[in-house]
Amino acid sequence: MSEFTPLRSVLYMPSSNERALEKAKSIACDGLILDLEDAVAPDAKPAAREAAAAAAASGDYGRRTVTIRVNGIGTEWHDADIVAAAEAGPAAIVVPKVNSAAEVQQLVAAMEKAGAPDHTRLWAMVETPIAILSALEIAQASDRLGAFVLGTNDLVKELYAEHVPGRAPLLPSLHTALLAGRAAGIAVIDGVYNNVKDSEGFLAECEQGRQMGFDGKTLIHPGQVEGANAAFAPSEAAVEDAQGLIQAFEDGKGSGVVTYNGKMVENLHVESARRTLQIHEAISALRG
Ligand SMILES: CC(C)(COP(=O)(O)OP(=O)(O)OC[C@H]1O[C@@H](n2cnc3c(N)ncnc32)[C@H](O)[C@@H]1OP(=O)(O)O)[C@@H](O)C(=O)NCCC(=O)NCCSC(=O)C[C@H](O)C(=O)O
Ligand SMILES: [Mg+2]
Repeated sequence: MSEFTPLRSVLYMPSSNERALEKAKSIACDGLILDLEDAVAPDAKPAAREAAAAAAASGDYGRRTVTIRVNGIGTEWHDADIVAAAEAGPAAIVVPKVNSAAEVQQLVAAMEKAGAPDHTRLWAMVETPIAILSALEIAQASDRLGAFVLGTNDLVKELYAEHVPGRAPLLPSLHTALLAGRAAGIAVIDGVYNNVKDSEGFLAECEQGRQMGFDGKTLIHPGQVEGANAAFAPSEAAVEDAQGLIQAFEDGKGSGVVTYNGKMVENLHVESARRTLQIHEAISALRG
């Protein structure tokens, strides 16, 4: 069995929306973020907290990686959110606007004090200029940290930038978060695409995210799941290419370098091809 957990499609949903919580049990996303932050109005937060904790503890979401996004450090809801989420024991607690290694350590201490089980990781949202500039120290701050989640709406706001096709204003931030996440060996999940009616723009952004190296994309609508699942899975051609490349290298019988389809193949290419096959097998096992 593969140890790789696909995170191609990670769907946010307001925890105050009972219909969405129910619907999510049959949506083919790899992960769910039960939101208590931006998608929930202040008056609805206590009830949403209870609903998110009950959903995460229910076991009703099958193979999906279920997480809870709490309100940020310093808000009036944060402490109670952490306690409720830790007791529910989701796959991860997602914390918005994490800005330093000290905050990661403070969050881990709070999770552990509240009795979070070992399997509950911390996912840090990187969505402010200071978080991007401190990305490596945040990524390396604790073994509990399992992922960076990009918050591209907050980043655009804080940078006084604009949402444009191709995301040129965001690329330095996206690359910095990826570099830090890869250096620390954690997952890195891309930000959301706000226009749920624009499938062409959404698919282009998924393609860009995969090419950059993201593990998957956060989503806001069930209609975005299929596209993200396809974009972040190795294509049939990529799987065939990986198999052929590994075979060609093995046929080279210990030679350090061979060619496959006219291209140079060294051990590092074999490692990438093996990773492609590992991802493909993990995704195939979901269907099986
Ligand atoms: C964006 C939406 C408000 C659109 O909602 P709606 O108009 O109701 O959509 P539809 O009518 O097309 O919905 C069809 C059915 O699908 C269900 N649905 C919709 N969205 C979700 C969802 N996210 N999860 C599960 N189910 C969903 C509807 O209930 C309909 O079901 P049915 O009636 O049975 O047919 C809405 O999609 C929405 O609220 N999306 C999530 C918004 C959210 O969570 N935002 C916060 C996270 S984004 C963010 O903050 C990122 C970061 O911090 C940053 O800075 O970038
Ligand atoms: Mg945000």
